[in-house]
Amino acid sequence: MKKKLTIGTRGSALALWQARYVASVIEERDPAIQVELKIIKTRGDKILDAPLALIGGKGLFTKEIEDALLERSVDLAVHSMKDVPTELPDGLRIAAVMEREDPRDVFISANGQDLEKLPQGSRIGTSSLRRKAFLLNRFPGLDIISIRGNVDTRLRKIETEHLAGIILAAAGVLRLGFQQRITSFLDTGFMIPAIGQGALAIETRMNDPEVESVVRSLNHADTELCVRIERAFLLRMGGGCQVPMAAHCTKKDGAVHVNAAVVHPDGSPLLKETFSGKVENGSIGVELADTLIQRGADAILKTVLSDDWEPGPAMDIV
Ligand SMILES: NCc1[nH]cc(CCC(=O)O)c1CC(=O)O
Repeated sequence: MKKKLTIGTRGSALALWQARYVASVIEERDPAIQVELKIIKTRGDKILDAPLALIGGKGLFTKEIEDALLERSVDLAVHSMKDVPTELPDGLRIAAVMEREDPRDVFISANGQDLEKLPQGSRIGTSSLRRKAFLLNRFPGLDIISIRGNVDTRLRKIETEHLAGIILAAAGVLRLGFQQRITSFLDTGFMIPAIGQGALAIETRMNDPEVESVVRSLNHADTELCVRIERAFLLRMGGGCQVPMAAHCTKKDGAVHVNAAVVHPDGSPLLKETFSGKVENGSIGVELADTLIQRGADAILKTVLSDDWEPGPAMDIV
């Protein structure tokens, strides 16, 4: 009899790809283990059309799967790290972070036009406040349209919503095999990726040594450190607020390089900090957040939260 492990996952094409990938790596490393998937609907899956800001709440794509972990109906959960709140329920932990896929965002154009050459007023679809703010900072004339849905739904919306193009995470597009649709990869100095973008989180119960020993071998140390720095930044900035922010870390030759920014949702002002050096924990993320707050990030936050500012269609922050 093989030992059985059950992965809890959402049912979207991307979530299933990610869960099957983790299952295959586990089974490949230990043929005595058989991995099954259990599909769990989250609140984020049930309300696919409403703006996320109206649905609200932390753990929109993770809560029900975490409940299943705590009830022991699954042994591990696979999430897009980007969707995992900074604070986890008691009794659960991120046991492993897998090697990051390309963390960049991509532009997918309706007819192959360059993002740089789009006429004023061109309609670009994204439901991410971060993508909207960085786009408007560089291309103030664009008309940003809020679109939601899974990757394939959003690709379809280019035609149905008469868009000049959309912005998506490269990771989702590449994993689902849509690379031929990509017009360009956006430079991470201009479009700083979302915290955790492209990385997979494997969540387990605390004090579950059997599962932990299997899962821990999937951890990628450099990605884990980078994600720790990015999430320390997010936590310090106040994770759930409706202010576009971004942090992206890379590690090379023993040193990390971090880009972090807070942007007004209308594109300006944009406050950015960078760091390069050797670090062993996430505290540089906290320091970058503190520097941005000192430089006025909290003023951006206040404008956005004041009654005078009209947010327009509600957006996701990621
Ligand atoms: N919020 C949805 C979501 N969560 C993770 C990804 C992409 C994969 C990843 O970043 O790991 C996406 C789609 C997107 O932003 O285009």
